[in-house]
Amino acid sequence: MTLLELRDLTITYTSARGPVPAVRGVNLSLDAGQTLGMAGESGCGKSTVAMSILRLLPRSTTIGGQILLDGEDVTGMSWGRLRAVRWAAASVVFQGAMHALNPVRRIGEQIAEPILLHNGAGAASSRQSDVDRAVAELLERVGLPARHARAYPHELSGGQKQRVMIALALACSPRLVIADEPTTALDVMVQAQVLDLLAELVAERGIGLMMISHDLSVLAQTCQRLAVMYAGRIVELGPSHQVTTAPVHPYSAALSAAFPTVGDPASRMAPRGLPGDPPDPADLPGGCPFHPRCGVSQPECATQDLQLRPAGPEHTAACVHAHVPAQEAAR
Ligand SMILES: Nc1ncnc2c1ncn2[C@@H]1O[C@H](COP(=O)(O)OP(=O)(O)OP(=O)(O)O)[C@@H](O)[C@H]1O
Repeated sequence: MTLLELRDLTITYTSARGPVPAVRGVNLSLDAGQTLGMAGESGCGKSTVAMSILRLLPRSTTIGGQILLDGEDVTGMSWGRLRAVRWAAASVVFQGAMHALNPVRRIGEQIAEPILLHNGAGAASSRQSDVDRAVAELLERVGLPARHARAYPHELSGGQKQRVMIALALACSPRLVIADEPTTALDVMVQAQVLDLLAELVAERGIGLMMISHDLSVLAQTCQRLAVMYAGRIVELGPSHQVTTAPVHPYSAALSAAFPTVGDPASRMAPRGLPGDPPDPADLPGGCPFHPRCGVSQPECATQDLQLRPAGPEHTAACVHAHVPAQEAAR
């Protein structure tokens, strides 16, 4: 069942230097129990897409297209309806958990807050003992002892705080969880534990998980499908394994080549960087926005900006070279 569908999503920020078209025609869908990764360099629009789903963008931002959450268009929702949808239908695990928790409130109070907000403070299920039990169960589910409910954020490690953020995101049993760089600040061992936990929760609760990361290896490990973004567009979308090991778009290939593969001594020794920087969304080059950095660009790439087109089973890419083998395109 389709949980989330983005239809021709465009997002334009208003800034002092003029409009910033950060997202330009994104189409995506995510089913219950599925995991979708969003990859791409800094500034390509990943967080903007994620924040738009719960309308967490500045009010001056213009959103075009549709964001269907369980069939209901978020872009037209009243603020009252949005408040009901946040936490209960969809929630976000933000990057940098250590900064997101309130330092002067106990962990348990912070997890209880959305539960009380959504049950209504007067409801029977909002009795203190029931809320305390719900908080304890959530903490235990994310691998923390229930006694941590009485702790303050500074008493926990980074990994423990990120588990608290996941407990918070699950507090109202949402069907969609958006995790924006959930493991960026963690060491690799803790990172693996947090990723395993997210995967378990998807399997156990049938949650739809959208995960955003710079790190392709993290996404490949956790997500069934992968969307690679460049300059506000999806340039490749397909099964994670294929997008990371046999990418079709030269940008995905370059991104993949930039990450050393654990267990492959050759790639570990020589990860390849991608020269140049992503373009300014307010000043995109004509044609395919990747063409100035692309090792296999053709004259027509300077004038044509292609839409996604089939590149294999359930696999699409926006490139004239959709047939070029990945390794060749990355050279
Ligand atoms: N409030 C804002 N006003 C104007 N421009 C913005 C605003 N927020 C983001 N942008 C611009 O929109 C573009 C997309 O930003 P976004 O944060 O979505 O990218 P990202 O891929 O998530 O990057 P990162 O991985 O660094 O978080 C960037 O060029 C950014 O500078």
